[in-house]
Parts: sequence; C-alpha cells; structure tokens
Amino acid sequence: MPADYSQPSRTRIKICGITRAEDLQTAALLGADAVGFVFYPKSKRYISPTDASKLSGQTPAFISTVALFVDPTDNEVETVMSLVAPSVLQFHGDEPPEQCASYGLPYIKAFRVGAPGMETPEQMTEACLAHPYACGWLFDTYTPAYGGSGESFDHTMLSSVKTLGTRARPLILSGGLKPDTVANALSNFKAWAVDVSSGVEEAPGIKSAVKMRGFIQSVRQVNGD
Ligand SMILES: O=C(O)c1ccccc1NCC(=O)[C@H](O)[C@H](O)COP(=O)(O)O
Repeated sequence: MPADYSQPSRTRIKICGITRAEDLQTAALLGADAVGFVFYPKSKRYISPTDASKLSGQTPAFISTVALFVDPTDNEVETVMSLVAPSVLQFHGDEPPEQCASYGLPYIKAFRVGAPGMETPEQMTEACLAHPYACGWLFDTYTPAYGGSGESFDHTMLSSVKTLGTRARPLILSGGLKPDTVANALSNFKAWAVDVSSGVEEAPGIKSAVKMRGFIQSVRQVNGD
C-alpha cells in the first residue's frame, strides 16, 4: 500500500562528495544518515571505485553509502557495485527509468530543476512520475556541472510535486543548501531528506567538520530533536 512520506518525524541527512576517510567518520559521528561517493569522472569530487571501496569498507553500520553517476555505462555501474557495494545508486543525468531500475539496487533519481523538460512545476511532476520505482526523488539545480554546484533553485518549482500525496516518492531537497539556509528551506518545504555537498566544504571534496556540525544541528533544530 503506498505511503505518504511528506511529513517525516525526522529529516534524513546525506553528506555528498566524500573523498576522505576522516570526513566520512566525522559525518557519521555527527549524525549523518548517508554519505555519497561521486563516480562522475568530470567531477571535482570524483573518487575511483578502488578508493571508494576502502571508504565504504570503513563505514559504520546503519549509515547508507550512495554511489552517484551521470549517464554511466552498465559496466561503470557494475564495477562500482562489485568493488564498493553501495546501499543505493543515485543518477544525475538523463538515465531512463528502465536503466536506473535494472541493477537490482534501490535508486534515487536526481532531477535538475530548470533543465529542458523540467521548466515548470507541471513538467517537474511529469518527469518525477516517470520514476515511480525510485526510492527517492532528489531535486538539484540545473547547471552544466550536473551536481555539486552550490547553487540553489526556486523551490516553488516543486509546488505541483508536493501535491502528489501517496503517488510521490520520498522527496530529497538539494542544491546550494548551507548551514545557515537549510532551516529556512525546510520550513518552507518539508522534505524527507536533504543532500548537501558544497555547503559543508573547505574545498571541493574536502569537508569541513565545523560546517557539517552546523548543517546537521540546523536540520535537527527544525525537527525539534
Ligand atoms: O558533486 C559533484 O561534483 C557532482 C557531480 C555530478 C553529479 C552530482 C554531483 N554531486 C551531487 C551532490 O553533491 C548533491 O547531490 C547535490 O548536487 C548538492 O550539491 P551542492 O549544491 O553542492 O550542495
């Protein structure tokens, strides 16, 4: 029976673009629910499957590991799956639903708000409903970089998606979130989870413990826990 995930009692937090063991450990100790590894070779946060396998092997229980791709080949995804054993796949390109669902792992579909075909709230809804089997719909900003831009988008573009009720998959807010902006964003848009990269960094791929703490505390204050 479909559930309505629009009012979670606790917002999940994913810290994306992890490249160093110390950042993974700090994120876990501070209370992150998930960490992301970027397997898009053009990303400033790219990590090789071999290096990511060392980090995923050190990830404590009950922290999800998420493998990010942009229009990957099957071989690229399968290599990551065999070496890294991620909990979840996340697709940021134009991957069709059949491809995303073909690997036998839960997947998150990232939508680049404002991209061609996603320029109105109604078009956003249509794009999302093409992925009814995703375990989450993630909303990011449309930029040439495909993700990790640190730029936010107009959240009113999700007004139609928010009305889907039980037809919606868990909604993940992303794109330019920062320790000092995430609380306001969540008060206007109740999300299942938030996903952040640039907003908790010293430099691309190098996370800041201070910013991660500030970000996680801000989210938890919105939840009241
Ligand atoms: O981080 C990247 O470089 C990246 C490249 C290509 C696809 C996705 C990528 N990152 C995804 C994320 O880090 C987040 O899901 C999201 O884009 C938020 O990033 P930010 O605006 O920097 O918080």
